[in-house]
Amino acid sequence: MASPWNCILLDIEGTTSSVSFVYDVMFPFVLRELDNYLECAWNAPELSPVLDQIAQDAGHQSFLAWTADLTDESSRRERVASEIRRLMADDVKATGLKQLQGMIWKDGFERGELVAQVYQDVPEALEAWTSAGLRVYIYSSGSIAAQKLFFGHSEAGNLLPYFSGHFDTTTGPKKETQSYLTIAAEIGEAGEKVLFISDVTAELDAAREAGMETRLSIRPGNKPVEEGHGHEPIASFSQVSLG
Ligand SMILES: CSCCC(=O)C(=O)COP(=O)(O)O
Ligand SMILES: [Mg+2]
Repeated sequence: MASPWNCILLDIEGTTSSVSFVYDVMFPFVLRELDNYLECAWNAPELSPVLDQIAQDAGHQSFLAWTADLTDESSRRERVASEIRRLMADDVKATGLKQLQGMIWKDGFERGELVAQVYQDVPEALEAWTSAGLRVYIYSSGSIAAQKLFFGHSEAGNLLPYFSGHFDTTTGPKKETQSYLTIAAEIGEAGEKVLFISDVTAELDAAREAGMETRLSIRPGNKPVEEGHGHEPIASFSQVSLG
């Protein structure tokens, strides 16, 4: 029997990988490296648009406007660092924060200090789904650059060849229906031909509103969800039936 979907769209934290790996390994790495990274990369051209994005996320027009009251470079760096620490303490999924985190993780993944945790059923499912002709995409709050580092350096090896594309919050917030409509349009599929898997019911609600099929990812350490959400739960990708 043919699969009811042409594509599978995956969340990362709580879905392909544990919440604990993100909170206990990846986030502490950022907090440890933040000051040093900002000092070393301060004049790097790739940092400038990210600083503007962090300023815009905080309600300012640009990084220059946000720091116009500061006269020296180290005070400007400290303003960025304290904003990053504040956003991370509140677990805000802001685009600029996520872009900066990705830049800080780069070195950790490339020199092998960070190796992404993925559940055992994930590589097997990616192989089975793509062999059956399905296309698999990622939609995460983590930046696209961070997603590529993550799956390119996983404990199951380089999983990037399994993915047909990546989406992050530059497409839109994960709890808004429009984001899923945009993704469906970009991948050229009707909503009902896409299965979205996530651990967050508000994300699944938004995807369902856009016509997508949904599954609720239940993994060890995920936050408990309220009853009555109506999304079919799965504890492993092996429970996704292709028909
Ligand atoms: C490369 S993903 C890093 C994890 C992360 O920062 C994050 O916010 C994950 O959120 P998700 O949308 O995948 O639950
Ligand atoms: Mg998640």
